[in-house]
Amino acid sequence: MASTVPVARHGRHGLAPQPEHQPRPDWRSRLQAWRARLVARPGFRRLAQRLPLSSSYARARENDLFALVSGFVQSQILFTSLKTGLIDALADGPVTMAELASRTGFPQDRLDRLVQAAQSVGLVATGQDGFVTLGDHGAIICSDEGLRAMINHHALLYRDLNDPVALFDGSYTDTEMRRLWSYAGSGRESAVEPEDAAAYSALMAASQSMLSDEILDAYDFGRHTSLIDIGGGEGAFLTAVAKRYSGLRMSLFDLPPVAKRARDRFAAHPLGQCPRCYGGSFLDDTLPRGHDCVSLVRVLFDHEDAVVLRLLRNVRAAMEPGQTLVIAEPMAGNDSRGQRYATAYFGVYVMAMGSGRCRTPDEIGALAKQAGFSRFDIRPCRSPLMATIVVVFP
Ligand SMILES: C[S@@+](CC[C@H](N)C(=O)[O-])C[C@H]1O[C@@H](n2cnc3c(N)ncnc32)[C@H](O)[C@@H]1O
Repeated sequence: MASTVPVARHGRHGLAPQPEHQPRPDWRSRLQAWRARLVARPGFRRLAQRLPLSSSYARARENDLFALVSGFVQSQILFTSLKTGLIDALADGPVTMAELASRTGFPQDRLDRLVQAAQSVGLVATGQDGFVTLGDHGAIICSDEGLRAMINHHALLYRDLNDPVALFDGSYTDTEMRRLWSYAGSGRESAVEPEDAAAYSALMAASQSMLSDEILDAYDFGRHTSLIDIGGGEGAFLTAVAKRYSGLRMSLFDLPPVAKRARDRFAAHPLGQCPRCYGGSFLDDTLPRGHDCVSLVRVLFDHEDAVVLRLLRNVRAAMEPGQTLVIAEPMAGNDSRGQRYATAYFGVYVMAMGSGRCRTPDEIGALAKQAGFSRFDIRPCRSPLMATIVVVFP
């Protein structure tokens, strides 16, 4: 029988099939559409800006919108302030503009512009005395190695976002992020060479400084006797765990070149008990058994659902009832500003890697149940931007 499915033009992507029976929006969507029509009216916005009860809310939304429109400029001010050494030059206290000019190599008039821009986003502050100091944002960036490493490596992501539509519609796939994350994408993990592992593992280890406290404050690993960190990188998370729980026996599993880096790290900086480091693929190899806690930190979001299911089934096969799997990574959601930032940033980040998805805690729990686990709990961290925890039980 010939199809009578109606078709509609879909932007630059041409014709797209429409469902035979058009679904109807529910009352929430209709209410949101009504709100959108109201907000779109300049007269309504003017009124909201003038009424005492709504004026501060209206102003905040206006600023939010401008931050969205101009966010890319702010990020580039940040990048330049770090790259040129402006932030580092202020690490030890107030500095004159003349000294900054000699430290950054910028001519005075261009330095004036950079300092003005950096001040506008809270990186630096200029005093009445003409000295420049770190602002609050600048002070945090100056002292946090992980944050600095992340900002510096954004140069790759900026280039991948040069044609954002091509990145979103999937026509641009040969990305710089895909080259950095050499295991990302089905079946590429066996091709990871030591130099590839070094590039991404160093970044991961540096950025643990932002994450491990969040996880350790939200989940008590002290209730366990032994922990294996699967996809544990070069061991930065286990190092943080060992500082809090010196009696916990620990092991790490990662691709062979990464496990070797972990072994070298633990040899150079010994912990109370030296973790055992296993090299292999968490998809294909049998995972070590006998740990009452297994962790997956920033691992699942790198992979498509089918790969995550394979991994979780493999983890489940190595676990017994009574043991616990702790999954921690930035997760998607709409409940807080932090969750929304995490959704946008990590969603686009893994898209540029060419593999993975930023999932909600419930999506992760559902995948775990599909992989044979019996139930899961969600434990929020202080900053959802860094991580949310899903605790899973066999
Ligand atoms: C995003 S990094 C996270 C590292 C660490 N958990 C952290 O949070 O710093 C993902 C890790 O998974 C590892 N990995 C990826 N595919 C793997 C595989 N098939 N088998 C074992 N490890 C793998 C990578 O080598 C990498 O160390």
